[in-house]
Amino acid sequence: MASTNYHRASLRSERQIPTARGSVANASVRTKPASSKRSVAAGSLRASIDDENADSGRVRVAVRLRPKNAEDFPFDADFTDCVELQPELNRLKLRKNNWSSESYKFDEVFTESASQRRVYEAVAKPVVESILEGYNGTVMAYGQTGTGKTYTVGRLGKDDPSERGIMVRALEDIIANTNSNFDSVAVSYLQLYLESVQDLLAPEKTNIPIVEDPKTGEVSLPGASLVEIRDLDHSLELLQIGEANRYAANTKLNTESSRSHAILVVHVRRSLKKKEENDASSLASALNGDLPSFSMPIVQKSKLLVVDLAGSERIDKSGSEGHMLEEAKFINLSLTSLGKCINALAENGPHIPTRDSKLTRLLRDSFGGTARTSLIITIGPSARHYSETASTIMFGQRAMKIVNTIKLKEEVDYESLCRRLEYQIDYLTSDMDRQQKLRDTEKEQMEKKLKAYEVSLTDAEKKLVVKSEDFEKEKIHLELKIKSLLEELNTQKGENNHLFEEVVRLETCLKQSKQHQLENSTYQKILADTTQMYEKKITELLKHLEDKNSHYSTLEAQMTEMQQQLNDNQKLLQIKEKVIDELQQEMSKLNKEAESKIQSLEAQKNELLLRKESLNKELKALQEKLLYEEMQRRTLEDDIVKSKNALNDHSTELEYKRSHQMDSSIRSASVLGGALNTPKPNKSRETISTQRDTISKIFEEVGLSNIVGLLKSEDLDVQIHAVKMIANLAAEDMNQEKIVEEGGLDALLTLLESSENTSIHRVTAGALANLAMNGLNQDLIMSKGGARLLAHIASRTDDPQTLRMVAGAIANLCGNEKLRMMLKEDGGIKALLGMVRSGNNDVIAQIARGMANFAKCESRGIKQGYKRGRSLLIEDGALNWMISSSTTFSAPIRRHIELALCHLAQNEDNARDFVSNGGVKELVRISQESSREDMRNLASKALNSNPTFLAETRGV
Ligand SMILES: Nc1ncnc2c1ncn2[C@@H]1O[C@H](COP(=O)(O)OP(=O)(O)OP(=O)(O)O)[C@@H](O)[C@H]1O
Repeated sequence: MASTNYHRASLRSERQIPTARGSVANASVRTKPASSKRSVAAGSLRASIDDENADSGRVRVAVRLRPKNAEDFPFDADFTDCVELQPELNRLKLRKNNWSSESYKFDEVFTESASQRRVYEAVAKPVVESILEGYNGTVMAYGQTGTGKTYTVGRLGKDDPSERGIMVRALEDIIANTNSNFDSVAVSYLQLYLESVQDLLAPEKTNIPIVEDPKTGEVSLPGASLVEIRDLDHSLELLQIGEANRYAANTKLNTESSRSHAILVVHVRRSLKKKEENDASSLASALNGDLPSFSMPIVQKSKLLVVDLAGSERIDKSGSEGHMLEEAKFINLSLTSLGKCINALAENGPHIPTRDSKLTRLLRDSFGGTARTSLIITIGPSARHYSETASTIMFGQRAMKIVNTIKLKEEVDYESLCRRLEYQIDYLTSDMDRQQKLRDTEKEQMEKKLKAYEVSLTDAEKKLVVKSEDFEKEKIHLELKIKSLLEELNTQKGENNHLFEEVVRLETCLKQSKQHQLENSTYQKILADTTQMYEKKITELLKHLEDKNSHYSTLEAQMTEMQQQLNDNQKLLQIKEKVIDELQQEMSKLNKEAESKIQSLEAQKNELLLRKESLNKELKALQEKLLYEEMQRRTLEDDIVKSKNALNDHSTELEYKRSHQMDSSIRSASVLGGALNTPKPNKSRETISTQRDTISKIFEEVGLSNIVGLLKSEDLDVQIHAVKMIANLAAEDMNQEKIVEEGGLDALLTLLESSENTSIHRVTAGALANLAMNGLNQDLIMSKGGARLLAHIASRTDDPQTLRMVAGAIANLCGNEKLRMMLKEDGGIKALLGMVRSGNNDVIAQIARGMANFAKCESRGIKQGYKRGRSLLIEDGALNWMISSSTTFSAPIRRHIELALCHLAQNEDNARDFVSNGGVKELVRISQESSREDMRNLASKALNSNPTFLAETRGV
């Protein structure tokens, strides 16, 4: 019922939002859906027929007229044909008699001479194009026996390829337009006869169950063989095997092919790369230019159904109107209910009975669903079959009114995404290492260069010092030389002055001599000689003076030259100092550059580390998601197995009933065979063992530590699912120790303490309740503060499911004698009593169970002599509630309360409380009215042995 409602809901929304895609049978694929930017690969298929309708999701219907055959001629000689085709108008005239006819319009009308190729291209090719673009599609042939359905759909054309029917041509197109490196094409080939699905590729498989995904409504046949196709020859081979098996099976069942439906299912899976837009955009932007650009691995899964229906005359025209319904159902329930569904859909009826037959369940996506559907109806020309032909035409007319909502089926390929992220991380890590190496080499080179600069600077400085010292020495030397030259010059000058003075003195003497000459002739000769002598001496002196002067000029020239040299040296020194300055400046610049480069490299390194960290986080989240999906898949598989069992039960039951109803002729033709004697399976036992198998399989394959790890996931759905898994596992004794060892108990308690989510509280309390069934775990739960946490949750929520789990967990802890005091101190008893406020019977049943457990432990303690004093339950105020409620609730709750009261009554120290709360009357009632003998005995024992009670009863 639920899935039918789901179907209805989708039907409504489909009608409100018809798609904008190109039409099916009668249109090219010029119009693409707004969401899909892809087109079919090069050499893609193109239908050549005009696009006259915009209602692209409508079921397209074509009609094909079979040529007259030998059978028709002898009978029809005196009659005109009952149909007249007007292909140019896409119309068909149905002639009832010579004076009355009706005209009907179809999406395509094929005359007797229409070729198989043209029929394929107009009817099936647009559907095949859609399949290649990721949409589901159906091509179906409907018509009276012998009108050419199998000829149109299933003909293999082994000897003449032009004779090939839709199945072969569709496979041919799909294979030619997919790439075997990325895509896969697989087929199942089935036959449906009397509500039994048989595998035509493995005929021993019969009664194959049809499974519907409760979430997506997707229909599948997990029991059928699914064979991956390698090439066209392989697909022809498979179709041939299917055809042979169909023939053999029908012969064995003593039936005709026209009474069974043949269904070819082609599954196409295409891998696409889609640029990331939302979630992964951060990742894409995080990758630097060196990385290949990031794209999302997407898989498109589509499914083509090619259906060769049974002969339609079997359902009679009444199939859709209700006459002779029982008979029609009996012969072929499937066609009857297909007719009803088509009617309801065409008339926008309030209920679409898709669940009435296996055929309609298989085709639920094809009519009123999300698939692109093309129907070809086949008719014969003979007037003898007027009523069958009219019925077929009306079927086609009604189907034309159905509008589907075509939907693209894409999903993210998480496994390959994960692989790619791991690759990205490897790439980034190696890139980081490479950059680090590059940085190290650069740094090394810089340091070497710096060292070389320092060495050359030190050399230059040393050389400068040596040069400066040489220069200083030379300077001192030159200065000394100049000084000595100056001194020599001065001496020379003094000498020259002295010679001058001598010359002047001699000239004076000469003048005096000349005067004396005049006075004294004697002295004339001497004078002449003396004069000569003096003249000679003077000449010599003058010459000497000249020599001295020239030496002096030489010295001066030498001095000028040395001065010049000194100036040159000073200039050289200045140039060298400038060079040293420049070198020092360059060196500090290089130092700065090296520092900034090292800083930027450090920043890059940090950035890369951050990126790696964020990628690792994302990878972890994805791995968690993968794990979560794996677990969901397993749960789904479990659901499928359960559904299968339920279906098997159901079909066995049905077959059983049917076998008793069938008359003898039908019984002989029945396909049920041995199933008639099949005993009813024990459903609950099988289901439980399957469930256990599934859980232990998940346990082994996923690993407990991984499941425990998921309790810390940031994704709430994952957390809830993980807690549920652990709760399921904890229900098995053998798993409990492992769960505690892997830290499951600690993680559950932490989750209960930290989470604010009600669902988490509920499922975690459930898991703890399961763990608390074991004595060792009870100690651990108490010592880790579990009772306090459970009491806290009990005080915060009014959700009956959560309270039931919490009460159940505490009730289990109540059964441990050693923990009674601790349980009271941690508020466990008060929490139990507090939950009474919920008024929910399930919660109260757990509370009563807990109190009975507690009271039983106390009474055992008294019997063994280590317990004294008033009951802790009574101290916390439970007695009053028990006495006032013992007759209020249903029998199981009452029994727990009565048990608790009987055990409390065994303790003398509780007697006063019983008396003051009116409990003695209640004990008397239990001793007389309780349904259980042990309880009656316990109550009587307390009443007869306790003096306080004896006194009270005497008073009563
Ligand atoms: N368009 C056609 N051209 C030539 N021959 C045809 C055509 N359609 C059908 N036939 C012939 O008519 C006969 C009956 O056709 P076919 O078996 O395909 O009918 P059917 O509707 O599938 O019958 P059934 O419901 O019994 O399976 C076959 O011999 C087939 O070759």
